[in-house]
Amino acid sequence: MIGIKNLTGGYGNKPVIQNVNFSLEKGEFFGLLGPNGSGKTTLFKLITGALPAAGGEITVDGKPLSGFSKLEKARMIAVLTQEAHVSFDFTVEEIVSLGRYAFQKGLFKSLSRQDRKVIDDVMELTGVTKYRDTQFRLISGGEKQRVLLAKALAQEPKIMLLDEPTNHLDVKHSFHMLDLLKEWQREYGLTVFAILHDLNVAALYADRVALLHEGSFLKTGGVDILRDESLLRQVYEVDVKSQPHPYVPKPQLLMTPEEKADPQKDHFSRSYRVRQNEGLIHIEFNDPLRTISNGVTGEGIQWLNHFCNFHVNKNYDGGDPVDDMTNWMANQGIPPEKAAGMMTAVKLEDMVLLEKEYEGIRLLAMVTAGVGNAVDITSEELDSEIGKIGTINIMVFLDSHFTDGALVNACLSATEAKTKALQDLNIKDPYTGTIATGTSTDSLLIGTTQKVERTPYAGSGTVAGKAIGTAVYDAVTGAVRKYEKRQRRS
Ligand SMILES: Nc1ncnc2c1ncn2[C@@H]1O[C@H](COP(=O)(O)OP(=O)(O)OP(=O)(O)O)[C@@H](O)[C@H]1O
Repeated sequence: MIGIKNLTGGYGNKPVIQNVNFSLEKGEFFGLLGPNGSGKTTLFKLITGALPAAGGEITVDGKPLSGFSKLEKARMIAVLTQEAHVSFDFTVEEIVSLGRYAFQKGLFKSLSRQDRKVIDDVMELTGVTKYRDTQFRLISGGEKQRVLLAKALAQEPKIMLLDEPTNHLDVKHSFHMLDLLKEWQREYGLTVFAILHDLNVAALYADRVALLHEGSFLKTGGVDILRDESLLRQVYEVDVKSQPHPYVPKPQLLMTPEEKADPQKDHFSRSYRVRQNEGLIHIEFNDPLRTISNGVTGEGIQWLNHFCNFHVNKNYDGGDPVDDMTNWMANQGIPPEKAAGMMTAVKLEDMVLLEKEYEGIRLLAMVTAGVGNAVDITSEELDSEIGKIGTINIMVFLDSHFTDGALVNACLSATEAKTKALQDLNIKDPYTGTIATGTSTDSLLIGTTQKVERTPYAGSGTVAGKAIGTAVYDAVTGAVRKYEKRQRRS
């Protein structure tokens, strides 16, 4: 739709933008990214015509942009810039009405019924109707930005050029504006070209992005180019970590502050405290641990300090376990947002707590085990009658530094060790009569201090994996034996 060929230009003799080539396809959202001073605004001004180009060509649908009249351009392209100089005392409604200028007909141009409808609609969409009679100069920066968006939308443009559109806007209004642009993109095939400062916003909203570096495009492509951490480091000169968004298949970027060694690092065994009573095992670490878990609360990958294993009655109905557990934590003075929680009907005094060192890796393992719900996961038969006491809750804390992959590896290692323990103890699935691989409601948590050298592996071929495997095997074996002893007594 828009073709940019060898575009060159700047201020005075020195071209800031040099030989930029790209095309904007109809209906796409194109994000222009780059650090301060890379030339984004200059390129924007060359495209909008605010700055004359020293060389190159801009075409719309194959025709040179210079060949279109001012009115033709206004019916096609709307521009939202940073420099919103409004010198007169216009009201908000009058500003928005200016967007209809290109559509007004006749000698004495006046607003038609259709114009008025569009103006009302776009003011409603951008949430500025309540300021319609207020003077533009009297509203806030963010409100002005929304009014200018309304004016741009009132043009019913095919192409929207925006220079940092969410500048001045709070989180709600930023997302509202971007969602609105996305909706017009989908509904009316609007083509959007926007300078974006926030890489995460660009990753979520743009279809394609270009990274401008010293006046030239260093890379253009889908937002997946933002997964390239070394490229971003080269352009922005900061340490960036690319992470997947948890709900949208898009990358999100995290900035890492310069790391300083912690001179007062606790020895591992002095870095935690364990509190235990009939209702709760509470392990508290001085500093947050990187954790992976499937617990009732604190699930997924997190940074947490508090680790809880709550005792529940075997008839606990589990109506809203997350809510219940959050309340139990709060009642115990444990901040739920920093805590992971599991629950078990097993007597907590039968816990096995084991601190060990394996080949220089210090770890702490906590296991409570009941095997009344033992299940052989490899059998196709599914016993729906579950409800007896029987859960194996495992927590393993290590003085290690694991990547996310190593955390997954650690889960494998712990699970393999648990299953081997059940096999050696001859624990059977009562439904199938075969050796159980676990119980139906097992929980696992791995936590690492992340204060030593980073490792990407924690499987059975590694020291970390062996540390986890041997500790979990011993702790599960000990806990199941205590459980069986209690069962025999009762
Ligand atoms: N009016 C001007 N006259 C002369 N040089 C200018 C002018 N405006 C910008 N420049 C220079 O052009 C270069 C690119 O500036 P530009 O404003 O295009 O960068 P930008 O990528 O938009 O930066 P920012 O992220 O800070 O807005 C800079 O070196 C800047 O100093």
